[in-house]
Amino acid sequence: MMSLLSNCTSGGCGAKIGPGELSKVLAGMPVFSDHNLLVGFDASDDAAVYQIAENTAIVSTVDFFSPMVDDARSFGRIAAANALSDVYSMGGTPLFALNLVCYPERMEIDALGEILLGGAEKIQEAGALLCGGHSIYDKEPKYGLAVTGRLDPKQIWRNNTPVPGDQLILTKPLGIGIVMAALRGEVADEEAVQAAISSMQRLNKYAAEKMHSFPISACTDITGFGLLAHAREMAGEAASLVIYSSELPYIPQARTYAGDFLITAAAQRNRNHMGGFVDLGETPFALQELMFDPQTSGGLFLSVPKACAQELLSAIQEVESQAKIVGEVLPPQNSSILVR
Ligand SMILES: Nc1ncnc2c1ncn2[C@@H]1O[C@H](COP(=O)(O)OP(=O)(O)OP(=O)(O)O)[C@@H](O)[C@H]1O
Ligand SMILES: [Mg+2]
Repeated sequence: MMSLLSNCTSGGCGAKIGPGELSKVLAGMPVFSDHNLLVGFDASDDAAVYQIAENTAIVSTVDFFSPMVDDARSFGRIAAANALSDVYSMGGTPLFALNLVCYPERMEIDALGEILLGGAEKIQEAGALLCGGHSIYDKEPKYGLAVTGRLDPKQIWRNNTPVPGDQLILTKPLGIGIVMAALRGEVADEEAVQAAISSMQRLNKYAAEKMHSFPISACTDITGFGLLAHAREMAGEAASLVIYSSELPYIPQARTYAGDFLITAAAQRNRNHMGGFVDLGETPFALQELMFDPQTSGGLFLSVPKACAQELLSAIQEVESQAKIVGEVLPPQNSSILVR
């Protein structure tokens, strides 16, 4: 199989335009408002939500990126799991998806078939339908989905409504970006690469299904901006979040690689963006890097009342064994995020 990685310069969610730059551009956009548009891009949430009937809203999202692994089938699965994730993180159920394909004319067309089969597997696993797409030639391969789902408008899991007193749960291990950087540098341990690939391919569906019987205050998925920037978005103006650095789940080798400065430009962009908002305390450097590390198809990060946090964690751990309670919500403090 021809190398996907040698045909692209940056892959996965680490290639996202930085949060600072994105919000500058979006601030110049006209405001689109309508009483049926329950969540638009002004909220910087995971997906748009539009109400179409008293008890029904549609949730809509799009995501695509370049390969971060060489195996075409795996890349397809990862890109689709990542795109579907934003529907789960809003509390929705995926209904149907469209393929977005950019592919170099010089590359074998069979590899594209493999990418699309990987994506189709995940769409089937999600219980959704593939119903079309769009495909163009481009210098580098890119793949993703536009996904439409449904949800109950009274049960939207917004990303910025945590309640002081809540606890915070993270459902997948951190360190994906660091392990992928080590893979590109050809120094990654095979076990770490397999852990990263299976985590990226894993649908957030299973954790989300466990969450539906609990009063979730806020939820997002951890992607290119890293845990701390997503936490900052969640904190908003009405809360501060405490992150327990010693409780974070991560791929063990990723901490070693970070200690060896195998870090990414995207993580440094995330660190610079967070400068004034986070109090890192005495947190060791490698753990800091794990919290700034861009995740591709990362886990759900959610805020839930303390009274049911342990019960929800146990339920999620039945399907995501590495899920942990990683912090708590406080009323606003000097810093938006306090790492302890
Ligand atoms: N070019 C764009 N035009 C309009 N809105 C945009 C554009 N790019 C991003 N957004 C919006 O900015 C917000 C943040 O985008 P971002 O892609 O980080 O969210 P996300 O979809 O949750 O990320 P991820 O897919 O990595 O989980 C979202 O509301 C998104 O719709
Ligand atoms: Mg998201």
